[in-house]
Amino acid sequence: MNKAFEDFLAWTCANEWGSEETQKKTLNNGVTLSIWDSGVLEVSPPKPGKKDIVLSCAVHGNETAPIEICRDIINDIITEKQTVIHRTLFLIANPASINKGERFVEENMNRLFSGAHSNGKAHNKERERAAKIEQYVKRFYETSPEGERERLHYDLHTAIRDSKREKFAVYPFTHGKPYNKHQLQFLLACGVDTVLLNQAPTTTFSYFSVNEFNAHAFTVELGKVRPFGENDRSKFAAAEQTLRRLISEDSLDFGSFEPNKHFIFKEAQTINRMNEDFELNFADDVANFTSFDKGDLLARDGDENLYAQHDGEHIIFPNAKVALGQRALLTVVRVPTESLELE
Ligand SMILES: O=C(O)CCC(=O)N[C@@H](CCC(=O)O)C(=O)O
Ligand SMILES: [Zn+2]
Repeated sequence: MNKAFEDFLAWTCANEWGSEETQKKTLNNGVTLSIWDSGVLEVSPPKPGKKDIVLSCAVHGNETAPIEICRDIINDIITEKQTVIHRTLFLIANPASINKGERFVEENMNRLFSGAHSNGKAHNKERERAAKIEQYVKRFYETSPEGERERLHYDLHTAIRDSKREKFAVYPFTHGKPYNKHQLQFLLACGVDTVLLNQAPTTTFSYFSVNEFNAHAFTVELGKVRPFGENDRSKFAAAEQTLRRLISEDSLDFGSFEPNKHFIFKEAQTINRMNEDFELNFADDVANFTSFDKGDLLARDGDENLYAQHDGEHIIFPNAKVALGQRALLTVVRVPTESLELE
């Protein structure tokens, strides 16, 4: 068997910044596999269902649980153990950062979408790769069969810190469009009962798919960063199983929507690091979703003190070492699920 189809992840990592060798193969079950680049695999069933699904991992190379999940699903597709009835695009976004075992090589790829890769004078391989990935997503969504389609994108990550809520998703800014009940139920079936609602555009991959392709797209955080082989896969079994069902079943029925099963948080503050002397006012081992009260000092940025603005303001993704101008801390407050406009 061809190397790329023998072990797609290994071949991808051996061609870490891309490969111009496009490859195609039709399996005995009629499913066609097309490799557009390293890490970019389109799976096309002979009579595709109505969903166009993007599953991405390794936007950050050290977030290995999602890479293991995608690797195993891809291998099972190639060996025909996993059926696929909807067009699916797998993206292993930043293989060079996997090889390095780090979040990124030169620049955080998840700040480079929606054209941010071309802002300013900087040039690097992550920028080039982000630009190519945008084009692959565009090509995938825009070459779908005629008729009403549902576009989906789950961008799988893990968090740097421990979290009081182990699995959670970021719902990118919808520009006022209602939130989707079925998507909240899908996330819940993945074991993700906690969802953070962004209140403004970002340059993340999931927002790109929401904003440019009207997809239901999410950043999904599946636990904590660990090296390959050290993930407790039983903790992500529901996510893996539900993703497998998504690509192989016509539609998923989760029964009636139960608001009390979903824990929804709304963005309160996004604190960007603007100065070299930036520090968080809590220890490195303080977990995501730790709650602060109004007036508590959260961070110092140069001469400015930044405080919690609400009681019950929870900290997410604290990272004092981000590049200047980037998000060093997100804070969120709980909102009742019933308060959301849902479709
Ligand atoms: O744990 C952390 O600090 C970061 C984990 C991670 O990579 N999260 C994503 C979230 C993207 C989003 O806000 O939709 C990121 O920071 O890129
Ligand atoms: Zn990540």
